[in-house]
Amino acid sequence: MVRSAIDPIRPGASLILAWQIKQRHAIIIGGGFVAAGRLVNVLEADAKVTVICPDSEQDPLSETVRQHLQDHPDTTRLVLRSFQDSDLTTAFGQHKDTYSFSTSTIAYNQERKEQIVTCPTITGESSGLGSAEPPVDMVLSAIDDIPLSTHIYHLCKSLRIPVNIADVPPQCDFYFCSTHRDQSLQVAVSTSGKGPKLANLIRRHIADHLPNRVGEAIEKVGKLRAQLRKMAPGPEVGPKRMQWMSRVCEEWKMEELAELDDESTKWVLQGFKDNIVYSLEEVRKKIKDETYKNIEFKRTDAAPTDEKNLLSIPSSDSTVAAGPRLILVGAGPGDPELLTRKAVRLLEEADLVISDRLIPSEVIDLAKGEVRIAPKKRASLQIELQSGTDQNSSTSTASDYIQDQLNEWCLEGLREGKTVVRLKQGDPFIFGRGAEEVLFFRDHGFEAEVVPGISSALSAPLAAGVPLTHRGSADQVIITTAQAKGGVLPDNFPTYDLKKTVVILMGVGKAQEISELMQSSSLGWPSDVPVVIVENAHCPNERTMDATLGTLAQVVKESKAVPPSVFVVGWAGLILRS
Ligand SMILES: C[C@@]1(CC(=O)O)C2=NC(=C\c3[nH]c(c(CCC(=O)O)c3CC(=O)O)Cc3[nH]c(c(CC(=O)O)c3CCC(=O)O)/C=C3\N/C(=C\2)[C@@H](CCC(=O)O)[C@]3(C)CC(=O)O)/[C@H]1CCC(=O)O
Ligand SMILES: NC(=O)c1ccc[n+]([C@@H]2O[C@H](COP(=O)([O-])OP(=O)(O)OC[C@H]3O[C@@H](n4cnc5c(N)ncnc54)[C@H](O)[C@@H]3O)[C@@H](O)[C@H]2O)c1
Repeated sequence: MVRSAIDPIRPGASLILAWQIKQRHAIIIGGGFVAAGRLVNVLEADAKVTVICPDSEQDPLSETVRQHLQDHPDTTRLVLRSFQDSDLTTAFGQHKDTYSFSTSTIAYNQERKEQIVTCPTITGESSGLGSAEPPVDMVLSAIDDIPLSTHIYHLCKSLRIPVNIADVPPQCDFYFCSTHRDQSLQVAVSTSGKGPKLANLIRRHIADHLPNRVGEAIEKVGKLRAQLRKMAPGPEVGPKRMQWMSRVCEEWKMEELAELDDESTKWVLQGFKDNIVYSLEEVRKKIKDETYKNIEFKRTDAAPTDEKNLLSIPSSDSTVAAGPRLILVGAGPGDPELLTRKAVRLLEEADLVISDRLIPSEVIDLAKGEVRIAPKKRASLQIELQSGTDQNSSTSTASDYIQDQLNEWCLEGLREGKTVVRLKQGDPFIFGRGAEEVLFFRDHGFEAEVVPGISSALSAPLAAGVPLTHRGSADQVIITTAQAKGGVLPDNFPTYDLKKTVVILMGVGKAQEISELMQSSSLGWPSDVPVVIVENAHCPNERTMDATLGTLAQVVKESKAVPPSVFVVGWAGLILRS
């Protein structure tokens, strides 16, 4: 007979398995150093545990064992006496109050009196071997008494309970491995008893060479697999499911898998439906496309998107090219001297300047061509104004209407071949809806250029003498709007940190809400943290008011603060102003 080439059997190994001892009962005999290690092992595997060991002056119960038991009163119990044979035929957890690690036991123990927590002996059908649910699933002996260890070993053999007698390999049904753990990942190293210390060193070596974030990657893959099984549960798709899952694991890097969140998982799973494994890059693109698909652009008429309207203008301009050309220009906080030189030049050279309403005339006056200024919010639109005229609020139908009008004007100019400057307060890309505009015009065949401006988020605090950062006492700045999509406070408002400075834009109408939210237990800001209110920063009518988180709403009310105002929250407010 012709034998095919198969791998030869190499005897002499241990059978390494991952024992599912969750909710099952392990008995640990002994309460010393080794017992403490065993206890950690079985508790991490979610077992129920009984520790049996006396506690005496000469031989006290290990403090580590005591603490672990105390921390797990529902899954552990302590029997404070020497081992008895009947301990291997007793039930666990049926009368939780009696057997859990109770305070009275500890009190007794502290007086060094022998306390026996009695256990009911299971008799008849349910005792030991032969019962439907054996009361003891594993015995770990960690005592310094060799004859007793041997006795325990034989007892376990007769009851067919798997047993490990520490230090006596011939009396072990299983050995412990040296293990590395990272969430659900466990790496077990065995030398089959030949060199425990070497097992330890090898395990460390392996742990040091594992890919980054491997534990997280495994958690994410676990979730992905569960969702996949839900999506395609049938056994008939089993092979396709497994093949696809294997490919995902092979094609995605460990760090990429670790990055998976609900949104990207959704798109990875879409790959299963499409019979493909999308890369992380493809998934990101799909998320992006989906996000921008949902941004509504109201077109007032059919926009020409034919070839001749598609521009290819270098983004860094040394000379103004002939139009059509659209430049989003940041106008800074309002002071004409805080404009960039590029902004000034573009204002002078543009055929058409389209400006936000709040930009002061000193800036707009620099324009030499035609100027159109955003229309006022009209009462006839039945606009629900939030709190004055905060710019860029995403809720009000008014700002959408104005935005549409401004966009339409830009398109008009572009179609006439003009160089159009769209002048925006502050910086176009910091709460300026600049990216939305770039996408809008891209959709209409025009690629906008963008020129930065000084955002009031950065300049208003400076105007009020608040350094946003200061070595040693302010090392982080968070800029947030108070008007997230839907006109509400963002759901990720910053948590308290002594060295964090928070700049809040568009907050005037929400002073009370901001103050309450920041002081709530989930964010944890103390009520006496300084808040500096800067109104019309860098404009002739600039005003600065001092408050604390506790008094913010009151100060805003009493000083009749109006938009545009910036709140600067944090201890940095005290550095130069006190
Ligand atoms: C993995 C680990 C798990 C754990 O016990 O928690 C474990 N021993 C560890 C450490 C360790 N143990 C010892 C030393 C001193 C240095 C040395 O001897 O090397 C060190 C090193 C240290 O402490 O750093 C002494 C020792 N161990 C055994 C004997 C008896 C004998 O060999 O006859 C003697 C006395 C020898 C003597 O008297 O000379 C026997 C066993 N020890 C085992 C496991 C099983 C085989 C595992 C395997 O080889 O794969 C086995 C057979 C039974 C069992 O216990 O399950 C743990 C690593 C934890 C970690 O990774 O941090
Ligand atoms: N496998 C290993 O890696 C390894 C490493 C070190 C030690 N050991 C061996 O493991 C055993 C325990 O080591 P240790 O350092 O924990 O010792 P230890 O002296 O700290 O602990 C022994 C514990 O056993 C308890 N005990 C003694 N007689 C008992 C009885 N009749 N019933 C219940 N409990 C009893 C004692 O109260 C004590 O809590 C020793 O035999 C030691 O040589 C094994």
